[in-house]
Amino acid sequence: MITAKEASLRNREICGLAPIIPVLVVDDAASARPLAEALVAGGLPALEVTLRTPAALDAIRAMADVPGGVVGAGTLVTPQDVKNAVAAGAKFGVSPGATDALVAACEDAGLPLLAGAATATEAMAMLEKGYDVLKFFPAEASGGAPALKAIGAPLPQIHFCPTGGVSLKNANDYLSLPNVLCAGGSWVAPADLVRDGKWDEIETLARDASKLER
Ligand SMILES: O=C(O)C(=O)C[C@H](O)[C@H](O)COP(=O)(O)O
Repeated sequence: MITAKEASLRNREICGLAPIIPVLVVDDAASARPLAEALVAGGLPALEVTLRTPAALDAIRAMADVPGGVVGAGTLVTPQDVKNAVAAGAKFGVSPGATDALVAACEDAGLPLLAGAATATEAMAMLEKGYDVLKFFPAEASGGAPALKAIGAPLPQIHFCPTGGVSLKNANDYLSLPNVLCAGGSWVAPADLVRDGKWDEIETLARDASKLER
């Protein structure tokens, strides 16, 4: 079990680890460990493995004991996803949205949930449940940093990890907002570099991202 309050505190800690949480789509579980090692070495310890590929759960298993890393599962949609993620060793969960069933499943399983919200009403619904750290998704398509800034005016008590269309170019627009703790993005682990095992290049991308100010 984990309460909403405990989950929010844990999310705050995870979002505090680095300015960027890499959002990872892993096609081959064999690449998971060196990928995680490169990102952690580059200064990005919190990693989100999306449950969008058949290899995702094995990837989480392979990453779970990388020293210094904190591995979570993304794209949580169903209670079964939550069970699978916890069994694989995920330490936090991320979802594009939030449903009552998903929130309850994460609380029952003791998994801190970084739930997605794109509107004031969605954010307020999660706040009513006790969650004051949320993912802003899809960030760019939902109006980007200006939209998140506008949501923060009446709801400054809710903090966000914007994800979806965030890049090295626009990350600062988000990270400079008072209601942003960190951002999520896939650009630090491009599919071609992962496929070709270019771990040094991924470490460099991670290091650049880790130096973003917030
Ligand atoms: O499936 C999830 O749970 C997600 O977290 C979705 C991701 O946030 C975005 O797909 C990342 O977007 P890009 O950085 O623009 O590639």
